[in-house]
Amino acid sequence: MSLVSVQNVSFGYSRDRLVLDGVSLEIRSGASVGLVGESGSGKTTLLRLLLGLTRPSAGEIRFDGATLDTRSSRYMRDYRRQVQAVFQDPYSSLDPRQNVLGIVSEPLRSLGIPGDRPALVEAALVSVGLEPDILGRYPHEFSGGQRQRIAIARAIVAKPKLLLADEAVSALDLSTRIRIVELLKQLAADMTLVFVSHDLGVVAALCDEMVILEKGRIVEAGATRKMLADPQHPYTRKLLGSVPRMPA
Ligand SMILES: Nc1ncnc2c1ncn2[C@@H]1O[C@H](COP(=O)(O)OP(=O)(O)OP(=O)(O)O)[C@@H](O)[C@H]1O
Repeated sequence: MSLVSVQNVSFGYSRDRLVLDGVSLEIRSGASVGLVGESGSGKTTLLRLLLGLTRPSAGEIRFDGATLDTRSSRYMRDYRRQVQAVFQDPYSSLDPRQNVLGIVSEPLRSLGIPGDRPALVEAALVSVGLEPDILGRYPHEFSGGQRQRIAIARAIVAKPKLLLADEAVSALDLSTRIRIVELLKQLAADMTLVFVSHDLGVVAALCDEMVILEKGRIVEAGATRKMLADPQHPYTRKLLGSVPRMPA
């Protein structure tokens, strides 16, 4: 069954230009889906719609069988528990004035989730490969990769069903990028992942399915393996042609 159903969604920041044009997409529960396209193709905009930060100009997004109702604060509170995000820049995404406990427990506080917060935060830190004894430390004491792990811990602490990652490894150096991709792959075994990237190589390593966006339209979607072996659309072939050959 689909966890997310994007049905004929269009969106424009201004009236005269659509940034997303008739996008339809089904995301199965448990899938890891890579959303790929060149800069400006509308990937982040689609993610903002999936997060409920913006409303479609036309069409509908359904989550777990119900319409994503951004107008209802009660609905959105529950939605935020189920859908969390990780962004590109691990330096600007963490509040420098808060320690790790404050940062990672933020969703638990803002969503009013009961329980032993330090214990839940420690469990989240362990699941992203960090030591549980860093609760009192501050972001400036960590490397970029460690900060991204802290951001991922914050995203998973409330046990969401869907994790949205927007260029979440692009700002990291190569070896750190590989380790964070491995971590996301591990986490994707227990949740649904939508991973936005312009980097087909990373998407191929991480995602079983790919969706290719060109100028706000989906030009091709399907199993990663199949699309890498036999891309149907010229734009997919162009994107594939611009990355170094990947081992089979
Ligand atoms: N807040 C905004 N106001 C007006 N136009 C915007 C806004 N945000 C994005 N756009 C425009 O919408 C289009 C799609 O942008 P979007 O950020 O969704 O693309 P993207 O595929 O994520 O690109 P990138 O890989 O560079 O992040 C672009 O033409 C962009 O200039």
